[in-house]
Amino acid sequence: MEKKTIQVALLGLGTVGTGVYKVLQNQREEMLSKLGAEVEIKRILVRNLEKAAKKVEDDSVLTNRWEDIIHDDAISVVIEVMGGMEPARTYIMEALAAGKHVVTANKDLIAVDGKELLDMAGTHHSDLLFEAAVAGGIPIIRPLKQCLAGNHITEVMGIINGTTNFILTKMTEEGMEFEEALALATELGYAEADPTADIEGYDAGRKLAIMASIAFNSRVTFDDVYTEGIAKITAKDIKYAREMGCDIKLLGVARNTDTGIEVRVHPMLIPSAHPLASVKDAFNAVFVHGDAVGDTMFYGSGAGEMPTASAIVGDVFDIARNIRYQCSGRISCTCYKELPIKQIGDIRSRYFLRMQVDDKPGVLASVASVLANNSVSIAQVIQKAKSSETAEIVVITDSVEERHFNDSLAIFQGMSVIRKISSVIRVYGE
Ligand SMILES: NC(=O)C1=CN([C@@H]2O[C@H](COP(=O)(O)OP(=O)(O)OC[C@H]3O[C@@H](n4cnc5c(N)ncnc54)[C@H](OP(=O)(O)O)[C@@H]3O)[C@@H](O)[C@H]2O)C=CC1
Ligand SMILES: N[C@@H](CC=O)C(=O)O
Ligand code: NA
Repeated sequence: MEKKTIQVALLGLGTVGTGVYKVLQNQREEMLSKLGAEVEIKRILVRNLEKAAKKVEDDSVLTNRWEDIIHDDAISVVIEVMGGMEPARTYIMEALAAGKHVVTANKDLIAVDGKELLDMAGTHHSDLLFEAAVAGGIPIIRPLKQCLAGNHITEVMGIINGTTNFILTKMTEEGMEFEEALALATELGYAEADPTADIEGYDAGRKLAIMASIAFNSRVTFDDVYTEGIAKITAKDIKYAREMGCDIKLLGVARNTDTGIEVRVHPMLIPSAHPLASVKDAFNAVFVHGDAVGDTMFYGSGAGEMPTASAIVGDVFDIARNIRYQCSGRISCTCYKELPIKQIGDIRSRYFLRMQVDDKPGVLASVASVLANNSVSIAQVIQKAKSSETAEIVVITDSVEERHFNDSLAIFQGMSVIRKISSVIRVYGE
């Protein structure tokens, strides 16, 4: 077989960059048979040459100058694993404009500027692939864009942040404190450079925006996604959820409805028997419902060095094949609709509401009356711990539009018999 070498540049040599370097090394022997070409890392862009030299066999590939990559015509693929908006955005735009192909794991960027980047790729017949940007090693972008293209997809839902799932698992199963579990997730390479993005649901929101855009063929950006993180979830909430046969998970939910697209990330009580409840640690799972295929579920490692590198190298190999068969740029932006996005207040949910109230006659009745006056129907009320003066009550509501539920909360906040609203968590199901 004629030997063709495809030279690539790696931008960043952190957790994912190091993984990509290792996976390409592990694949070295088989590449030619697999692809009809060999993929060779010609350059690696780093900030600190000395630190990076310890991670590579031959430090002559290292550079701290972008010019060494963008002006090198022999480099046909740029793999961006630095993260952040800039200079990643500029480098990707320049690489695409120069006719290079790009692979990125950068959900921050794709969730905001995906259209501009894909348009640039389209103009230059280049490939811009980002399988690693959503759910790490789990194949989900390619299935949505290609394998499921014969469907009208109505729902994409799942656990799409490894760090928060890891933290919730450790809190639930090992009684670990939030801070300790976060430190462990960071040490294992799951968390973002700034873990606020994980904890507050922004990382999952970015991934959901990317998936919804592809699934519903209509651009959804990060700003469109309602996000709520796990910082307020307490050990007590988890304990009560368990007593009710539920687990608490951070879920991303995207639905294409007759009245618009719903896109939201928030903690949710789900029955422990639900398949998503068995998704533990840094694993992710994504449900997709299409009119032809029905239900599908994608499960695997959503974060970490090697799983994420697996997705990136898959993209690089795809590009290598396209180069070899001269068919680059086949699949670019697939957003050909402009669907409206629903406001969170118009979305229906069930709720778990935990409050500290005065322990005296009539309080429960007044709580029930506020809810009823705001069209919130009660599914279950449980009186929990009781001290000399206060009682803790937990209310589970039926499904109601969020704005009606929020109207009730506003009234509760002004009622002297309600000492504190401790938790509000959405509950799975209609
Ligand atoms: N970790 C994971 O599990 C996953 C990460 N991702 C995404 O992959 C990307 C990389 O993440 P990760 O590897 O974890 O992050 P790291 O922080 O571990 O690595 C980023 C690397 O890029 C380098 N870098 C940053 N800016 C520049 C620059 N201007 N020039 C040269 N090098 C630069 C950093 O250098 P320095 O060491 O000097 O700071 C660091 O080595 C992010 O977009 C992230 O969201 C996606 C899926 C999973
Ligand atoms: N920080 C992310 C990493 C992958 O995207 C996560 O925890 O899932
Ligand atoms: Na993926």
